Amino acid sequence: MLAAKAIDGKLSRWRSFVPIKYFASLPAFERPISAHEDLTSGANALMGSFSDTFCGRNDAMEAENFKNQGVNGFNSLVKYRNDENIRRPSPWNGQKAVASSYCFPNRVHDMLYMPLRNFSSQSSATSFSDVKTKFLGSIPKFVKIVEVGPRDGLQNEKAIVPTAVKVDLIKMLVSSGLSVIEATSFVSPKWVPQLADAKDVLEAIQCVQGAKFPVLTPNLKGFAAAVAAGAKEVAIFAAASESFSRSNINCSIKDSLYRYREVAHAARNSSIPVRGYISCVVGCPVEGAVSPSQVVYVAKALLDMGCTEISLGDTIGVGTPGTVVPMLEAVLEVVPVEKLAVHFHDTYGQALSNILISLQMGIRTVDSAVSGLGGCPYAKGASGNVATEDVVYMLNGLGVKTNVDLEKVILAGDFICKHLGRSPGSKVAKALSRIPENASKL
Ligand SMILES: CC(C)(COP(=O)([O-])OP(=O)([O-])OC[C@H]1O[C@@H](n2cnc3c(N)ncnc32)[C@H](O)[C@@H]1OP(=O)([O-])[O-])[C@@H](O)C(=O)NCCC(=O)NCCSC(=O)C[C@@](C)(O)CC(=O)[O-]
Repeated sequence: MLAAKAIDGKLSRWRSFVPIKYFASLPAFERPISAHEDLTSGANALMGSFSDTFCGRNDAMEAENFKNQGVNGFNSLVKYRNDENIRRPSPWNGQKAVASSYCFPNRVHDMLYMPLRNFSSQSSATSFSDVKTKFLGSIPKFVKIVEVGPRDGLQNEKAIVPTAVKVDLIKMLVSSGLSVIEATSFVSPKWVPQLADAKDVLEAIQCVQGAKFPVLTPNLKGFAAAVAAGAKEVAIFAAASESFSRSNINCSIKDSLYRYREVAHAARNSSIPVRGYISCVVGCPVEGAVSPSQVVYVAKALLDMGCTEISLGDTIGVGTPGTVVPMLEAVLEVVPVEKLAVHFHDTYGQALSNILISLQMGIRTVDSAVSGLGGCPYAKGASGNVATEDVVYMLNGLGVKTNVDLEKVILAGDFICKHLGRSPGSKVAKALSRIPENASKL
């Protein structure tokens, strides 16, 4: 809690250099909102909320009627909208709509004075596609999801998950179409006893086709053990924060980079690709805010030692687009976008917005963990990773291809959560479990 407060305090100074390019359309931070702007934002919010349900001349007339009835009319308007939502099939996936709580502007009277066109179908296909291009045009058509559940997800569990369960989980994740699944870590079993069976897990999945199974290797000892067990890809993990480096891998950033250079060199000699992680890219549980220049320093070092991909980790999940964008802008100066991945934990519920803005900046690889499992044993207060189900759901909604079958990931999440004795950590899995089977057209 203390750490979070400190971070929040320090982050405010970054706002001044948050690039306007990505935030120009947001309301100003402290400027008072004028009556006109308030009205306009009310109109836009309502237009967004109603555009899929209020379409056609009759709707426009209904809206006009409600508008003329004053404040009571507003309540009737909302009721009408909800009734219509229930009565009419939703355009979304052909699934029957349920009455949902749309987000209305705070000052409800504003809606009664909105131009009538906001209730009609005048937002034609062409204008929609303009809007889509403006806000979503830079999003890639395909996103690679790196599933980190079996490693990042299980490394922090109190109970040690049996090897057979880990192997079954990995197999279920492969069958969902996930093409990269981080299987385990060849770290010290004294430090991370949850993954002490790394050798057995990796050996058990050698015959599984259809996915790559990178593993974490903190030093040459781990690298040698991983290769002996059949690893064909490895990952090294540095930190942008000095304190976190010491608590996570028991050495300074400088020493860790020295160790990782050895691992990268050995990997190159065996033609094994190396992914490089950077932890604490926006905030550290000990030091608070982490500056983009610290991340750039480590990113450049990892790139220079030959990492084929660099994953930027918000280890304790404190980032918002306000801090993620300047960090990414700085890293993009030294690392080509196609080599970058983002790795968000969802402690403050910011992961999906951080992923969205990262995609808008051209990132094409996203890490996530089935059912939102995870956390780092050496990052106090860190909660789970963003849930793979939630990421896939958002990407499906954006029309971005992932080749991942959402239903199958949900089944995998269900499987591991049952084993851990808890309910699914994915919002999508929770929501869909409440919808009767025959109503879901997943
Ligand atoms: C790095 C070390 C090994 C240094 O650990 P150390 O204690 O400083 O190392 P050491 O060289 O002094 O060795 C101590 C003992 O560990 C053994 N040892 C040494 N290396 C290995 C190895 N590879 N495999 C197995 N055993 C090993 C070594 O042989 C020796 O055994 P002893 O002689 O006492 O019996 C230790 O600190 C460690 O294992 N740390 C791992 C911590 C970890 O896994 N953290 C979580 C992953 S990072 C993360 O979650 C962040 C990320 C990537 O997800 C991104 C994000 O979320 O943002």
